Amino acid sequence: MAYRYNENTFVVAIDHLDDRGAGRAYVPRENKKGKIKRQRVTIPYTLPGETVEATLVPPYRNKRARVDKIIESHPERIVARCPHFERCGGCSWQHLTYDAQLEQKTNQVKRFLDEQGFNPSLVRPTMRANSQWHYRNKMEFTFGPDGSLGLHEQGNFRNIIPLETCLIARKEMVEATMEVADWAREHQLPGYHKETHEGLLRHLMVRHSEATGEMMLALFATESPEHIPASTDLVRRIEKKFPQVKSFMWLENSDIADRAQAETSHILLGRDFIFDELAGYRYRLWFDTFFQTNPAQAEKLVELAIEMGKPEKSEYMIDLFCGVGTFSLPFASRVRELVGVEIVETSIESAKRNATDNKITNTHFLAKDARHGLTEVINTFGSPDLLLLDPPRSGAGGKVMRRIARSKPSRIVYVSCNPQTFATDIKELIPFGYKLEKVQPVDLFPQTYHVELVALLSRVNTSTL
Ligand SMILES: C[S@@+](CC[C@H](N)C(=O)[O-])C[C@H]1O[C@@H](n2cnc3c(N)ncnc32)[C@H](O)[C@@H]1O
Repeated sequence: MAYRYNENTFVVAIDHLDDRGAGRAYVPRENKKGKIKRQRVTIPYTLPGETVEATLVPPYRNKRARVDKIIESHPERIVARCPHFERCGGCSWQHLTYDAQLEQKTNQVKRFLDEQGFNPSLVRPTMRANSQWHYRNKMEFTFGPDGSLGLHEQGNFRNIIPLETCLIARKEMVEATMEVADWAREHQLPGYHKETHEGLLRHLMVRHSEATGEMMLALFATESPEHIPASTDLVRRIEKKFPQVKSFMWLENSDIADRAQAETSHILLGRDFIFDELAGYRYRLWFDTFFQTNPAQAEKLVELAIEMGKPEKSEYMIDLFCGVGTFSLPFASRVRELVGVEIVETSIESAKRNATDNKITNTHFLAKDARHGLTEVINTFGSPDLLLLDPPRSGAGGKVMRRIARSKPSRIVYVSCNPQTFATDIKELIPFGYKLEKVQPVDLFPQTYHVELVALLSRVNTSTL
């Protein structure tokens, strides 16, 4: 039963979770003509079936509310572990048991497929992660104008919450971050101010390899370390306390855009990359290289993709959106020839080097956007027997999907980190005679609403187009 105390405060039952894992409710509201309408309101950190008292927060046009009181709670609600919960916004499902998180993720994938006319019963239960905490191998933290180092505040992005802990990052990454934070505080170094564009320290990226134990630190600052005498103390501290740091970079960035990018790079310690391994293959990772952030679960993704795609030694395949070759290398060992396409040139350089390092000689890599790259590859190498794609969250888009379909691979393996764009993308394949065979969600991001999946589509109607 939903009712309003006044214009902004109401009691309401949560209907479902929205695309970002927040509670959605419908609150009655009288319009100017005196008619009662249902107003859709987002109430973060609530769960379906709960009854809550909530108050709308400004700006009111966003129709977002905060919970004042939980009147009836979800049976799977638990107390969140992290002191930053609700402020940092990173792990917005910590208040839900792990089993219930998995169930919600499976339902999310089913819902998006159902909306596009696919049979939701094709979706298998989400594969659980053995490590539900401290699984992330890469984190990026930001300096506030006062020099404190931490996380952006949810809903107030300019505010930085000084880091006390992070329960999804590897512990040694948090310890190294705290060391950098202590150094900045002790030397009273100013953080970058986004409005005045003054200050020195901007971001800290920390990366860790579970397989090799190597760590990378990348500090983004507006000036060269040569102008900052305190930088020698930082190097000394990191060298002494974190011998596993095999790459410590100081990256100059004076651009007003708030991105972790570099104009000039300086190696403070070691080399400019670290080694990592996944599914038995070795990779070099630079500070800007995309690499799977949950290595244990990413191995499952690779295994699943191979199991579904069933690559054969006689076949030629395309890996679209190939990155540094996470799927390319294991697949290349199982096919005659593989071509990878990826828009970021440094990732393609890295993919080539990774293939060489792993003694793989049947790959070609092309630095091009997926649409044009695919045409070029098909013109050069012909139509593939098998195609794998792993696009960013925005999906591949209709043009790329239709181009894939016209190249007529007998199987398409789609790896997705966004079930919504996945469902709209694969719909494009249906008129070309493809059938959705299997969908396996995998939990790469425990404590968050994000879900990854691997799916198989087969060309069953060869008479079409
Ligand atoms: C989800 S990542 C997957 C990378 C790789 N498969 C892996 O697992 O490491 C998506 C990749 O698509 C690339 N990308 C983004 N937009 C692209 C485009 N329009 N054309 C080609 N590649 C693109 C990104 O640089 C990124 O490497």
